[in-house]
This record gives sequence, structure tokens and C-alpha cells, in this order.
Amino acid sequence: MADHALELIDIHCTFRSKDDRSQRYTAVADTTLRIGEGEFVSVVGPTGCGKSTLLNVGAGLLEPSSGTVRVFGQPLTGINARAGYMFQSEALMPWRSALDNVMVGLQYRGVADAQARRQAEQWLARVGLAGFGDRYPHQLSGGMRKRTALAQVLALDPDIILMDEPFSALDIQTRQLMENEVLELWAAKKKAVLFITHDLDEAIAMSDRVVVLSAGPATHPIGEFTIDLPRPRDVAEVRAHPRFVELHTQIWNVLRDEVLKGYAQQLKKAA
Ligand SMILES: Nc1ncnc2c1ncn2[C@@H]1O[C@H](COP(=O)(O)OP(=O)(O)OP(=O)(O)O)[C@@H](O)[C@H]1O
Repeated sequence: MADHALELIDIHCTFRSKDDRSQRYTAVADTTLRIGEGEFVSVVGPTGCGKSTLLNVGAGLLEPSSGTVRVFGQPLTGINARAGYMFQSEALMPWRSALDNVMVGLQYRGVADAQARRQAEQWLARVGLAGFGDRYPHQLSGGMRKRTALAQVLALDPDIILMDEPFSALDIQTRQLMENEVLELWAAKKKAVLFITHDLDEAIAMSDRVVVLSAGPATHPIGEFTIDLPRPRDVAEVRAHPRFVELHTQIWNVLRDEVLKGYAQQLKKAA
């Protein structure tokens, strides 16, 4: 069905255990996740449950042990060329200026230098960094580096955007500013977004749909909620909406036990 931008169908992912190489660890099992064209879907789950694993499968960076990935109806083989990714960690090249960091993906795609420069400048301006193109990553604040990374992804105009806790390292005010900016840019272009987060408030404030994953091993979806809050949204203001509070309670009721299980597992691993 072409009305899905990304489909992960009956995905299983097993890894060799880090502690005992003869053992296998099933991180993800029986997981089906579909993202419609233009839909903003968040995946929440306890720490270490398999959120990034699923995102990597959607990106084509990790081949699942079994299951199918489809991109606009076509089976995915290799890297997902219709997707752009934004990860938790810094992806900027420290030896390149902000402008060069945004330009590099365009040049790699064969865009001529002058045009790549023009487009990169436009994208830096759109994310609020006009005039900062000649700064190197170490000369930018954490929020500015995230904006540069966002411009880098959006400049390539991907049909699917995969985001793995992109703002978790930011202070709360910068984070909310960035979340609102992402929502504005998304509303203008309506790309399919798969957004991974620990933060239930962030997931509800941003999304059309929130999928809750169980604690591992064999993580799988255990709840799915349509977020019927009005748009456009301001992520700070929407938290006071009575429907937000209601949805938060409903989702947290599903998530709470999994978070406790995940936490207990982390403690056991650390012992
Ligand atoms: N390449 C790998 N080899 C072995 N185990 C792995 C590998 N990648 C992930 N895992 C394990 O699979 C599980 C899920 O990891 P994953 O990073 O997907 O979780 P997560 O939900 O994104 O974590 P976090 O919330 O901490 O970001 C973890 O137990 C992790 O140790």
C-alpha cells in the first residue's frame, strides 16, 4: 500500500549477547509499525528496550533477523535513501563550518557547489542561523549545533525523517524552542516522521500517534494512541490542555510498569 511511507512488518532482531558470545539476545520481536505519508509518529519505551534498534531497521542501517521493511510500498534493501536521520549524538564534522556541514550532503548527491551553497544558506536561515554559516561546531551552542544538524537533514528534502532523541541533551527551554521549530517545519512540508523519545510529554506534544513499547527482551508494541490535540501546537502550552492531561494519564498507565521493569533490568546489569 503506497499510502504508508514506512512499514516495519513482523520485525525480529536478535544480537549475540555482549556478556556471553554463545548466547543470543532478542531485542525486538513481533513488531509491526506503520507510518503514513505525512504522519508524525513517536515511539516511547523504557530505557534499553529497543527503540534505536527499530529506528536503525527503518533507516536500513541494521538488517532485521526476520521481517520486512517497506518504503512507500517497496521492499527496502540496503540504506533507506528516502529517509534522513537525526541522532542523539552530534553528527556534525568538527573540521567543517556550519555551512559546509549542511552543504556536504547536497554535494554528495551531485548538486553543483554554487547551488548547494545557496540551498544550505537558505536552510540555515530557516532554522534561525542566518549569519552563522562560517562558525565551526565548537563555536556554536548545543542548540545551534542541533539546528545545524536539522538543516543538514532537511536540506536533503527526505520523504521520511527518522529522529532518535534528537533534543535530549538540550536544556528545557532550548528543547521546547527546537520542538516548536520542528513542528512548524513539519507542518509546512508534511513529511513522515518516526520520532524516538524517552519523554512522554514530548511524544504527546509533537505527534499524531504514540506507540508504546514493552521492556525488553523481545520488545514489542503494547499500546497505540491517537493524539487528537488540535494543531498548530505550542509544545509548552499544549501541556495544559485537558485532553493532553487525559492522554498522558492513559499512556502512562501502560508505560509505567514497563519503565519499572526496564529500570530493574538496568540495575541488575549494573550489579
Ligand atoms: N549491536 C548490538 N549487539 C548486541 N546487543 C545490542 C546491539 N544493539 C543493541 N543491543 C541491545 O539491544 C537492546 C536494545 O537496544 P537499543 O539501543 O535499541 O535500546 P533503546 O531503547 O534505544 O535504548 P535507550 O533508551 O537507552 O536509548 C539493548 O539491550 C542493547 O544492549
